[in-house]
Amino acid sequence: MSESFRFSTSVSPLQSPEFPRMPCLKPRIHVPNHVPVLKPMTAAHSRFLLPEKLKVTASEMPITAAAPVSMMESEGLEVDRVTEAELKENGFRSTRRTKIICTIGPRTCEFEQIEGLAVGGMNVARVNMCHGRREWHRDVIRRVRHLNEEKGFAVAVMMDTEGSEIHMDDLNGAQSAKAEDGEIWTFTVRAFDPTSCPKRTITVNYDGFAEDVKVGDELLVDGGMVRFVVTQKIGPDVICHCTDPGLLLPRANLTFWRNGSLVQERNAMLPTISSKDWLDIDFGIAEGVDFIAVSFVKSAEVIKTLKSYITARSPESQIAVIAKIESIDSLENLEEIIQASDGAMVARGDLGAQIPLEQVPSVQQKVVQLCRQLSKPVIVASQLLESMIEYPIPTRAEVADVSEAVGQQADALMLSSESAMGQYPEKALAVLRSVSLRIERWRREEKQCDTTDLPIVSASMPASISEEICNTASSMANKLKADAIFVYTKTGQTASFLSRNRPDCPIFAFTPTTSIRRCLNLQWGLIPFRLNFSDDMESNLNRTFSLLKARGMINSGDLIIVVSDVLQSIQAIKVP
Ligand SMILES: Nc1ncnc2c1ncn2[C@@H]1O[C@H](COP(=O)(O)OP(=O)(O)OP(=O)(O)O)[C@@H](O)[C@H]1O
Ligand SMILES: CC(=O)C(=O)O
Ligand SMILES: [K+]
Ligand SMILES: [Mg+2]
Repeated sequence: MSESFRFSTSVSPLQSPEFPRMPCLKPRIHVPNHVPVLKPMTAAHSRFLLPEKLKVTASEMPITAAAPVSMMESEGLEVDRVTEAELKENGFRSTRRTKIICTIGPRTCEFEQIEGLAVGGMNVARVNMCHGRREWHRDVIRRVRHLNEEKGFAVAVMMDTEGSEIHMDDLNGAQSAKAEDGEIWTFTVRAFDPTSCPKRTITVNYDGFAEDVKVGDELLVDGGMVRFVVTQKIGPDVICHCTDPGLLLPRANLTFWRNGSLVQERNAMLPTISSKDWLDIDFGIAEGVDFIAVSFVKSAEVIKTLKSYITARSPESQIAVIAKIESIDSLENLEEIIQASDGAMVARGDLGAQIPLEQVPSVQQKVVQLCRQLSKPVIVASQLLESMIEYPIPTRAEVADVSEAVGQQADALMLSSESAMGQYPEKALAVLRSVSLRIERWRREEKQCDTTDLPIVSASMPASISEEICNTASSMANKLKADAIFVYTKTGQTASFLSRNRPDCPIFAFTPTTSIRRCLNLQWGLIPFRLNFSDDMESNLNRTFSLLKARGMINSGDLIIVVSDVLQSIQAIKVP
């Protein structure tokens, strides 16, 4: 591989780079589905009407489902139609950089519902193996694939493992059960058939439960939504007194605390990947998921084992492994875990049940920064818009939380219950979209310079050179106010290095492999295209320019910085 550094402005001279072409901004149009429905407000849930600044502009509008499929497959270039429409509407600079993951659940599992989310900007669909049957997940995954093929989307699929968390039973199919203050409940490892289950009795999935807990321990359901204190142990039964009443939900997570600390007895020895998880992983590999998110990761070993397993099972697959940071043990081995993974998720739901809540924001910030340093994509997950499970608009605090994650420049934000079982999945998605766009633009306008020092992370010299070329190309794009960076990448690595720099302009990533294209859809600022390209960069560029110009996605005079992992080079080119 050539290690020379090329710099070319040969295609056409730069025209006043300090005055770049202004993207054609369309007049603001308010999206009807953003008009808040007025409902009686409770003090705890006082909502606000989206102020002008939060309202969605034409550029942020969902693309209508009837738009034509934009697959230029015959010509060898594929881009999803939402991106295409966004580029045409907004010009380059206003495309959304923060990616969005939607958990698919009963509320969003039909084809039209998944399509609604894809049209609304979902980049990744997540299925959670904690819930539902494998056939249900298989149908969802196939619907996403079908949607991509039929309608020209590039939605990736993430499978999230159940892991060995301690949780309650499924309440025999009931939606919830109410625990009142002072009531006596029994948590047991005995199993009952639905007809013979005694009143106020919950089966716990972990056999060592009754041995691990002690009289006086606090038992927290879902990190404290309901709280009990252990008053007596009788064989397999743990008798508890309810101290914080509330709703028990099916398969709710259980943690127990002693003297203000999380109790980790035998349960600390539970495997991160259970035998059920291994079967789910086989299923995920067979169904060709793009990401496997591993719940309750404690050490880097499990990630390494899973990655070797995937390679052995399916040598051709590009499945990326995401470490979910949600266990107290993971915090001690954070750097090693992230290093071993292809990305990380700040899973704030369970994390907040394992560490004091007030520590969650600093862990989030630390994980986001560490991932950036180590050049791994990072997802911020859980409760971003929790109130939108029930209400059509978010709370101010939720908007501030989303803004914080966008401001931290996380790669992706994730919807959980909001999209899985909430009443307003598409509205929640629209809020993530509009807040991301607004905060990203605000950061650019305020010139919030990113002074993060990025150390070289590659092990080999050619990869280090490639990394440094990306750092230089990004800085050059910022200084020259380029309209976009184009990257031609076979493995996706060069595109990731560019994304890591969080440049001001979007990054068009051209890659010959459909699965890599989908994986790139998780990463900040990348607009992935599938394109068969050759080693002749001039011909690649000419072809790309004419294809994109013909579709109205770029214009003559646009300034493009071009990077490729074929030729280790940077070029600055005006679109002819
Ligand atoms: N496939 C499904 N079938 C039924 N309900 C689901 C499904 N997926 C999600 N849900 C519902 O949506 C809620 C939120 O889903 P999600 O997968 O984000 O759970 P979570 O508890 O945040 O994640 P995790 O279990 O990984 O910690 C679940 O508690 C469940 O009620
Ligand atoms: C997403 C997830 O697993 C959590 O927040 O716990
Ligand atoms: K899970
Ligand atoms: Mg979790």
